[in-house]
Amino acid sequence: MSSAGAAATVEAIAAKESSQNASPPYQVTKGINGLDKVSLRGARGNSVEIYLYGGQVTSWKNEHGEELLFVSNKAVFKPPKAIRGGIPLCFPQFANNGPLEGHGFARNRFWIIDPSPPPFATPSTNKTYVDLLLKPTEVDLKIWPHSFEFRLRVTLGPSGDLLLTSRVRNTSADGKPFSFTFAYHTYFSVSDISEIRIEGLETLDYLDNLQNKQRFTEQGDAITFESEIDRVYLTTPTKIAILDHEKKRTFVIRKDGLPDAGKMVVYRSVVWNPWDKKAKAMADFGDSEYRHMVCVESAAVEKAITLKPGEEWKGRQELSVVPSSYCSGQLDPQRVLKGRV
Ligand SMILES: O=P(O)(O)OC[C@H]1O[C@H](O)[C@H](O)[C@@H](O)[C@@H]1O
Repeated sequence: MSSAGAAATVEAIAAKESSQNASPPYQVTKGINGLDKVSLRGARGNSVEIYLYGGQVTSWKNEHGEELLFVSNKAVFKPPKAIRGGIPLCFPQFANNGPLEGHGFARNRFWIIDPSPPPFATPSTNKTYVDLLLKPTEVDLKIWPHSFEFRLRVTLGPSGDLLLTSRVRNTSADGKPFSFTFAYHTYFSVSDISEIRIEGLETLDYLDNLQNKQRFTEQGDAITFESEIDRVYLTTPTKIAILDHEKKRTFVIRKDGLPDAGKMVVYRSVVWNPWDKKAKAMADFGDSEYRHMVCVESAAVEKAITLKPGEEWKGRQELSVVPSSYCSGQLDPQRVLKGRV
């Protein structure tokens, strides 16, 4: 081997070692009730917190330290209760559409950090992420008899975007496929529910959970809120915007089954606000907190995803915030929906 070749090899080994020894881009500390919490911090001061309990994002802050997600002041950070707020993961069942507990069990199981997950087909240059893993326990296999690996990568983008990528694999040795439904049950923090509007779902058909899942077509040019809402919008666009003109802020939600997934899934959007009566009926939710939240959930529901042994499904949700001046009439929502502003 030439000396130039030897030097290159040593450099490659050193680079590999240094990358292995480099401290991870996240910190693990104790959160509420001593539960393990992972923190990601961006160069501009943006941050994300994830509880290993539920694999649940519970905080996403912008560079000014403002919280962008809603977590109830009455949230119970104690198993087996799921944490009320942030981004619960509904898996392997959404809502009560099946034999399992509401929204499945992933949101009240302990996930682990996966230091060496299988690589992504398209590696990302962004290194501010953490990989979590959920595998079923013996108890889980009794209530849902399917071996799986659920990998969640939480990434904080350079401009503060929050990207969640899920990879669900059927690891069964029994040769049997399984089917599941899924949602990123995202709770957004808003100034006042009566002041916001959602763009991107107009003219679409939805199933109304408050009216026995009857199918309706959305009228009007945006969704506004003046009472309880619990709807599953069908065949929704990949981008949706929540305009909060009080806060002069627009959330942009992008969602898709990754193109290399081999399994494209039509994502639905679930829109939920419990309003006053249901809020009062929930022990882990303040009576008037419904005014300051809205759930817009990227969901694979109504049509389950089926995986044969060895198959994997990927799906992601990307959240970003753009400043808006909707109240002064300057924001063109179509601009938000068509591209980055
Ligand atoms: O109270 P949870 O089990 O967390 O569910 C909260 C809500 O989740 C979804 O948005 C469903 O569409 C609602 O029907 C449900 O009330």
